[in-house]
Amino acid sequence: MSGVRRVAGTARQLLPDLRRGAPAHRSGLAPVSAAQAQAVPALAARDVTRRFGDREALRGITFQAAAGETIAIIGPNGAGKTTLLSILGGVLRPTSGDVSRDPRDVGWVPQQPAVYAKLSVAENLALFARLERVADPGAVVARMLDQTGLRDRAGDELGTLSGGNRQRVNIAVGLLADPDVLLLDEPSSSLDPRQRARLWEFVGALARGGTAVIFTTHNVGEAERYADRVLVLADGELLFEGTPAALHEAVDDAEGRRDLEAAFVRFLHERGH
Ligand SMILES: Nc1ncnc2c1ncn2[C@@H]1O[C@H](COP(=O)(O)OP(=O)(O)OP(=O)(O)O)[C@@H](O)[C@H]1O
Repeated sequence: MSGVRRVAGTARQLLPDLRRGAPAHRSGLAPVSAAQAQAVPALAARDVTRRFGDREALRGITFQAAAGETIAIIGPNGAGKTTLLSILGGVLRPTSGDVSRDPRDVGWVPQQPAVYAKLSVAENLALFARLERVADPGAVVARMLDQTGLRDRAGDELGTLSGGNRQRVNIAVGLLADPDVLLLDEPSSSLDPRQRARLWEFVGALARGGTAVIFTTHNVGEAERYADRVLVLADGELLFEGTPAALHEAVDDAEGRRDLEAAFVRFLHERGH
């Protein structure tokens, strides 16, 4: 699904029409009480479908993410994971259904981001801060360098950084507008185990700070370790939503109860995938 991925890094800036729309939960309603605010999800997808010609890439996807929650979307190749993330991030329009958040409140870290290898870390952040039209780009870049631990690499060309540090810059770009929700498309796929551990440490700290994090992965073990809940997508359908422990329980198989990858494969097999 490289088409979406290729444009994804810049598409949030190129789709002002999508970004102007008022989020559903803010549209002219009276202010909510503290108790009601607790109940308002950080993001809700309602009956989202997406067609590409005759192909139904997503069928009636409904789920919610709470503030501070980490959700992993897992599923076979072509299941619709990137399509769903692109819709949540406002990069792609759904054919029907809706997403509760304005894309301006949602940070998007595509698998192939549009950062520039020949620019320095700080120059990349400053460029995207201006594209995001943040109020004080200089202050935001300084905050992101501190938050990502990249201050001492600020002047280095991006192309000279390790994969792990490049991924930090990608995430920093997604966080420039201080979003309540962060979307990460296969964030660890090109990282070695040590860099993966650092990435998840960083993401964990964001979630503890209240950011809702939704990521896709083919690494089921990672979903088990780092996600509060997993969504299993296959052929555009949401087949399962629950904790990793509940996915173990969902299969009637001893190996599946020990190993989440085995449970996942068994689960898909039992449902004809
Ligand atoms: N721009 C497009 N035009 C036509 N078909 C598309 C387009 N984007 C996605 N699709 C199709 O939609 C379906 C879902 O694709 P998507 O990339 O979202 O799956 P995925 O779960 O992210 O896959 P992978 O794990 O391989 O990255 C696939 O059948 C794909 O071929």
